[in-house]
Amino acid sequence: MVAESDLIINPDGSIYHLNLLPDDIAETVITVGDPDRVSGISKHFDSLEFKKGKREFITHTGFVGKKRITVLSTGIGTDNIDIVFNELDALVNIDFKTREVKKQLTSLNIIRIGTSGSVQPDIPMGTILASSYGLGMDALMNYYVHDLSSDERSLLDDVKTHFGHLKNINPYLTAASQNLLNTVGKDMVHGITVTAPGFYAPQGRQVRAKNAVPNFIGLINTFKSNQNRITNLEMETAGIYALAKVLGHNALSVNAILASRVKFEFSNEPDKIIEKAIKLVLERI
Ligand SMILES: O=P(O)(O)O[C@H]1O[C@H](CO)[C@@H](O)[C@H]1O
Ligand SMILES: O=c1cc[nH]c(=O)[nH]1
Repeated sequence: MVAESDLIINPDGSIYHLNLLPDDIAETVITVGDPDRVSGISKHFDSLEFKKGKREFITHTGFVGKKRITVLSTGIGTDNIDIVFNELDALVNIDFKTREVKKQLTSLNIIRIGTSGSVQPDIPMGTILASSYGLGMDALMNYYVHDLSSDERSLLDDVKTHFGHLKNINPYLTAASQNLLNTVGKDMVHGITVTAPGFYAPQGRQVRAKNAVPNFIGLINTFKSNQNRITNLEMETAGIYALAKVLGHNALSVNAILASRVKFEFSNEPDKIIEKAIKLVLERI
């Protein structure tokens, strides 16, 4: 039985932060960082069942044709992914009356539609990129037991060699759901997405505060392991892939590339690029 202090259920039967009831969640879930992007996706639904929200966690559930879909904002960062993924999983896999794990577990299909910056000169702004792996530079997975496949292990060994001089970072790496990568991510550019614990120095940006890691973009875009290279930077994918795997869900991250970090450019039409990613995902799920 999960303790009342560990799984917090609100007086109305909803889960603590997301404010959702078990029946509110579809088996296909789209996550976005920006709460305003939720309505940018649900406006394409054929019908909307409900809207709920608390803090940065806004949820719309509805239908595209006969397919029930939930869209949910996570806010920024893997600390929020910790909350969203544990609560999404509890909604489908814990019996809220008995507080016991259900005998029959549900695997959700979870697709992130996020924004991101490219670190490769041949991946321009406007690209829609599916993350083949999430490589976390944040600390989230230091707190969870997680296993690696032999592919993930050998790629992570190469990562640790390349980034070994960064003594305070313990990177973690998880593959996308191969099924979602080959369907929703079909024909998109694929690559390793680095998830950073910040937007500025943790992604190699410098405004006034000085960076402790010199030439961070050059360091990450020169990583190579067989056919794999690092393509882009954002702030949630690695946590999503790792916790989805730990909890038995399928995850894919689709990135609207708004910035070219090697050309020092940021898009002046971000909404157009995000809309392209949304339409592609909705056509394919
Ligand atoms: O557009 P979203 O989904 O929020 O994603 C990206 O944008 C935010 C930073 O501006 C971070 O959350 C990053 O991952
Ligand atoms: O460069 C970028 C663009 C969007 N989101 C990020 O986290 N980084």
